[in-house]
Amino acid sequence: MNRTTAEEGVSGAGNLATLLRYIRPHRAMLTIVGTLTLCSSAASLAQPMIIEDVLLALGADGDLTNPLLLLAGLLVVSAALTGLTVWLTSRTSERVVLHLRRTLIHRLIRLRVRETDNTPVGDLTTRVTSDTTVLQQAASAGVIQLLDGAVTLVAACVLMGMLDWRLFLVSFGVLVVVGLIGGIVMPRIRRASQAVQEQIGAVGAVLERALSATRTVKANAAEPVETAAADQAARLAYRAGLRGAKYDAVIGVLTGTAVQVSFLIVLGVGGAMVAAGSLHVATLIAFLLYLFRMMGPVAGLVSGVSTVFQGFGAVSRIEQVEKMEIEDDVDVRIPARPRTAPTLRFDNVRFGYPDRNFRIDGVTLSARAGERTAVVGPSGAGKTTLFALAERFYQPDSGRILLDEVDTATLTRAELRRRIAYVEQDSTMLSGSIHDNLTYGATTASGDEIRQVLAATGLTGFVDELPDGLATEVGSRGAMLSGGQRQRLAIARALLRRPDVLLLDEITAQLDARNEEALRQTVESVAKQCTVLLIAHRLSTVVSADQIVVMQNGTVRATGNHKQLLATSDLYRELAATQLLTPNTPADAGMSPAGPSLHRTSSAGH
Ligand SMILES: Nc1ncnc2c1ncn2[C@@H]1O[C@H](COP(=O)(O)OP(=O)(O)OP(=O)(O)O)[C@@H](O)[C@H]1O
Repeated sequence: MNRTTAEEGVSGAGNLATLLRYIRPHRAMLTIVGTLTLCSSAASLAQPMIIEDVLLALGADGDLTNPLLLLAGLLVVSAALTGLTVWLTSRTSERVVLHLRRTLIHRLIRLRVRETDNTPVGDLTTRVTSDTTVLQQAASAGVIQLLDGAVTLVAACVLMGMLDWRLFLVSFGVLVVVGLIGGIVMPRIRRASQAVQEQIGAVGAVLERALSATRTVKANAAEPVETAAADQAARLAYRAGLRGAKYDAVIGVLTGTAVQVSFLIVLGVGGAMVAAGSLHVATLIAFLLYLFRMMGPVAGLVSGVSTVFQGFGAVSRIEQVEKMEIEDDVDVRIPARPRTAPTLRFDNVRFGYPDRNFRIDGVTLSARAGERTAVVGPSGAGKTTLFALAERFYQPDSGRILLDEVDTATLTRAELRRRIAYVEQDSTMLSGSIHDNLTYGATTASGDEIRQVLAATGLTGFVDELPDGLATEVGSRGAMLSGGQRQRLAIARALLRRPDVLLLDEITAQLDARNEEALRQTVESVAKQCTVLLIAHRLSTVVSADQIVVMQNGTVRATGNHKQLLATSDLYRELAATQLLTPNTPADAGMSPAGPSLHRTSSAGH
């Protein structure tokens, strides 16, 4: 189970404080709603008093016109005020949820990489969709019922006390019983609701996993496994939902019964008092009407509290997102500046992933200005981690990463990532057109610039042949492209941003010999304008690099050019030799452009 779902939800009081925090910006409107509710309740509660007048007037043969007109007026006013209150409360709750959704969206898109490493994306998504919907229920229906119920109840109590305090004391016992039951059941409703939301999150996580890897699922005939996992979560959500419904039903029945019992007791006690002459029958009828009228608000109050407690379950999950760390410096506007080719230097950098033994252990290396530096090493050596640190996806535990001797920790991420472009190992395309993908990070790129990068990455022919050219859709995650096309588009996208430093993680992995050679030449020419660091997979790329850094187990084992390393580094020699460099093949001349792979089958790995 992931960290956040495993966390025990915070207390109801904490949830209430959070809910109030969400609502606080709308307090002016809520005050208006509260006042209207008060007026509507007053208009409704005054009716039994008028009815008492009507009854007294009937008994005394008095004039009925005024009380009847007043009664009709109160009915109309109370109905109109109720309608207005419902509309205003719903509008306010929509606004609360809109604000909350926007805040969550803003945060989720800026979450730190290590947060998304740990939490299933599908689960995070449901916090914006499903959890906020539950919260909306709590902030609209729940709050209306709560407000309405509480105001009506208090007012009814006051009026009943004014009518006859003895009968009121009898009825008050009922409220105490209802309160006690509520105190026991409500936290259970909150826990059940949170469990429902967590399981819905789990369904989202399973579906996200399965749908983002449909081909893997199908190729491994894993449909039953994925279906079973989602089914299981759906069943658990169902069971938790039933648990919540059971508590809801229990409290509903008990509340209704308690009010009815008190009705009967008041009828009996009041009847005896009327018989004894200590109570007028009209007062008893008015009192019973209040009691009868109280049933609705009490039921509403209980159901409102229950809805709000269900909302607390969602509040807990939304709060978890609020506590996750985000990158808060990615929205800074970066002024345009001329492109430079800086030196990128790692100075004694140390870093470890949480709960992993692997460590980047004091890496010092310098990718010199305007040169191509290749990083090689066995699988798991830490090459990609080094790039992730340069992009500040993770923060080094110690040491510095410098751009022309400026510590990158002093730059905002916005500036850092504008200057350092990164092409991932498994280049991701986003659904949309080729043009959308190309201009993703460079929306102002001109047609000429686009044509240039397409030519540089050998994509001109491919794009020209497409019926819709640049407007062609690439499909979900670029599914309608080949692996090599995806990779070249990712490089073109990076080039369009005109970076100072270009990080390329195994970019030739999926290319054929001809395309690899073309791309190598492109990188060579790009390196004249910017500093290129590439994780190399093919020996042909490594051989021509200005500098080669050999990594193993999170440390730099050797640095030099191909010839130097062949002469000085056992590990490099081993890497090269195990990558099809036969003893008869000259190390620096015998590689085919499609060349051998430097690390995939290395025995030098862990
Ligand atoms: N996000 C992560 N969280 C925890 N551990 C990670 C994470 N990413 C990588 N690792 C671990 O860090 C180590 C180094 O991984 P890294 O991807 O940097 O190696 P690499 O040299 O690029 O390997 P390859 O050539 O196979 O891509 C590995 O043991 C890996 O399991």
